[in-house]
Amino acid sequence: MALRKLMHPRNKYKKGPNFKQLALLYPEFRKVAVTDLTGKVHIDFKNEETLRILTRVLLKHDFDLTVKIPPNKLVPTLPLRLNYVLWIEDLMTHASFTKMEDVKGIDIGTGAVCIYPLLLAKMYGCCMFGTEVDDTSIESAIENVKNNNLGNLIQVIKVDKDKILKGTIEENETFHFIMCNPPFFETEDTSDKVIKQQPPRNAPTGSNKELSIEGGERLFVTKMIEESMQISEKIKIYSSMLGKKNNLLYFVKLLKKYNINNFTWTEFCQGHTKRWGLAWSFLSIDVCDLTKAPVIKESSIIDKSLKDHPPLEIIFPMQDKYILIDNVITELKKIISNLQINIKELELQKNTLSEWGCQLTAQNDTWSHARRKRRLAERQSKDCKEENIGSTIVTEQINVDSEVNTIQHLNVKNEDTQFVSTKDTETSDHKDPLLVFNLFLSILEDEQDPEKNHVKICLFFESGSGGRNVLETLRQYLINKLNVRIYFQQFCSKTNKKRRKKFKKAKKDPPSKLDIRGEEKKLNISSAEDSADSS
Ligand SMILES: C[S@@+](CC[C@H](N)C(=O)[O-])C[C@H]1O[C@@H](n2cnc3c(N)ncnc32)[C@H](O)[C@@H]1O
Repeated sequence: MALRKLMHPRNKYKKGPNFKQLALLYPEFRKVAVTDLTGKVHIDFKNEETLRILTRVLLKHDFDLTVKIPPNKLVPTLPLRLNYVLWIEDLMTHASFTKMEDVKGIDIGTGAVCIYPLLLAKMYGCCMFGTEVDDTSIESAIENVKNNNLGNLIQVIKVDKDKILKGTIEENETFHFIMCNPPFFETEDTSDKVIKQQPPRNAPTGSNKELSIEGGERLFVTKMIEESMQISEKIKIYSSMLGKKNNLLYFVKLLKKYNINNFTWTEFCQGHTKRWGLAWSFLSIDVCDLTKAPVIKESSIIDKSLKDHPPLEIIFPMQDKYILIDNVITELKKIISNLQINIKELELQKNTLSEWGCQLTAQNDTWSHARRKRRLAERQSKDCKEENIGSTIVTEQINVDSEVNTIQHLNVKNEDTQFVSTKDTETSDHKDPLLVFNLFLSILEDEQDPEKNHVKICLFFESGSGGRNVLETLRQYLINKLNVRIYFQQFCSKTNKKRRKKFKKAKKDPPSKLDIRGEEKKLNISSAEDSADSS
């Protein structure tokens, strides 16, 4: 799922770079850009050299920074780096220690590009220290600082690999913040993991040495927290990026265990990847209350519903009559109003993925057995008409289009109105409505090919006497009315095929007890990391 919309509001890559413009302006980018028949410019994200050129060109174009990214070194993806930098700016503004140009910060593990110090110095004029353990990275980082004439603002320091903060800060020095993109992976299983955990659409970049460390990010950040307790207020705000959601939960617990309660966290969303940012402080909350600091992505109504119960989904391609999202909204509104379901449009927060959302309240089940009800009503209507020719005329007004069994018997001759109670209509005797649910509409973007974009409708059960099953029947009805059953069936057969394959395999090689425990563990981890990207 494209997470671009959830990027920091000031992130200039929220809209995506203009490849056409870059190809026109930069010959080195032109070499790796491909123009398709429609004139659209694409690049191959799976090619490491292309990613290197893209980052270099964007740094030049958008920040006037000239950098060298040595081969085999991590190519920093700018949308993510910018999300973190903008969050640091938010924290600094929230704490209002001083103006941004007077802010002093440290970047732990600055890497060969020295990306964070370069951005912070260039964008705000911050004074930055970048620490690093790897000699070749230090050499390259120093060169990048020099080539951009930022030596007056940035210092690259070699540190001991066993220490993170200790020894970095002089006795009488203080800093406003610390940031860090720690090595994520454990040393033993890097080769495999580094490859597997890269974003599936992007080429893997960076060496094992840069990306892995004994104990992985969990041990690295634990050390950072423990060392921070020793120097406490010398640094006003400590922060680190995290690559796994379950590590975020782990560190929140650890901070609480150490009685560090002044902390905050955010999500960094970009492209197809998610990361997390954690910040903590030893300052009293009167001086700086991080718990009230701005975050890029707040827990929205969707998050809450997702946590409570997974939604029921309808997914179909954005094509033909659904090529525009507005057409989907119009069609949905038409169906809903014909079902006599009360609709209240929701004002969505800016940082949600949804294009449109509404809360719906159904008093009665007006959709089940709709065809049967319509035929019955038609038959009744015909019979009545035949029986009543020349005498009392009973007309049945049938809302055929809506397939709603609302039969109003109007006695035209007599003033007496006959109401025929319709057996099939489940008129609710309850005070409570039958069903209250939220509907959210979003686009699943295909970054490479917009023609492969899909519409996703999520239905979240809220309340109602009919329970969750009634929402499932309504979903089926919507699938039929939207005429997208074919995609739904395709989707189901794919998942069933996978399930059957898994089942066959399980039957063939029954797992040992050990395997089962391993699988359980794996499942727990993946559910905790549910939205963690695989990179
Ligand atoms: C994931 S890379 C991040 C590089 C860069 N900051 C970025 O975001 O692109 C982690 C870096 O931390 C460095 N590193 C590992 N242990 C360190 C330590 N104890 N102190 C400082 N840097 C360390 C590695 O050499 C590597 O360059």
